[in-house]
Amino acid sequence: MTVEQIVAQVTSSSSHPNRVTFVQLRDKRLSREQSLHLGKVLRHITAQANVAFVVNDDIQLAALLQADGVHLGQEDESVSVARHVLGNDAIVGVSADCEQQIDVAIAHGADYVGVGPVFATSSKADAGDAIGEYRLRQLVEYTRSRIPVVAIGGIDATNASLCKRAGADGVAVISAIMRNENPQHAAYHLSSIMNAPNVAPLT
Ligand SMILES: Cc1ncc(COP(=O)(O)OP(=O)(O)O)c(N)n1
Ligand SMILES: Cc1nc(C(=O)O)sc1CCOP(=O)(O)O
Ligand SMILES: [Mg+2]
Repeated sequence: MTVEQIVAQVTSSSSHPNRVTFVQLRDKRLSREQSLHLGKVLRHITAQANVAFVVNDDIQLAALLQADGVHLGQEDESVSVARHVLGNDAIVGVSADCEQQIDVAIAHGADYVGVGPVFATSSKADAGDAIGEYRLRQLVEYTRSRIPVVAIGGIDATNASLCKRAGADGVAVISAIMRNENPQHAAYHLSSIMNAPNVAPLT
């Protein structure tokens, strides 16, 4: 299955309570031309499905694609540049792996923080050591609902509930969906775990 087919599947059926709510374009192997081509297709699919579409790292590409926003790491451009280029309504996410980075992201007007890697991942070589669900819980508690916390890194159907119990507002996944033989089922399963009511908090 192609990336385009997977994204079409996991965003389809607007009435489904457990479809994905966010798609991020992130493929560091692609040339700019390839990213632009894929991005145009994903922008079209997500717009039809009314699902948020953000671009990783590249603010100019996000602008070109009329994406809903951009995700910025600590080594990427700043939130203020993103706001300048994309406007105040754009979704701007920032990676943060400690309290200070969370405070800075909030002070600079980030819309959410991506926190990880929660578990070991093979999708990002420079992700660093897994922080685990208890450190995730600490960072969620530190954030105190000022902005949503999205957990990332090594998350799949076997451990997503730990992220939910740690208080994460959402999970971002690559391999659990993109490498699953049934991506739509994988996405629905993960979403159903995150949408489950009354889950006991981690103690
Ligand atoms: C939701 C989300 N959280 C974190 C990241 C990682 O961003 P970054 O630290 O810039 O690393 P790269 O993805 O650029 O390798 C993310 N992309 N999305
Ligand atoms: C893109 C990314 N960022 C991370 C971080 O910790 O900031 S971990 C990661 C890779 C997530 O892929 P998978 O779901 O396959 O583990
Ligand atoms: Mg980045």
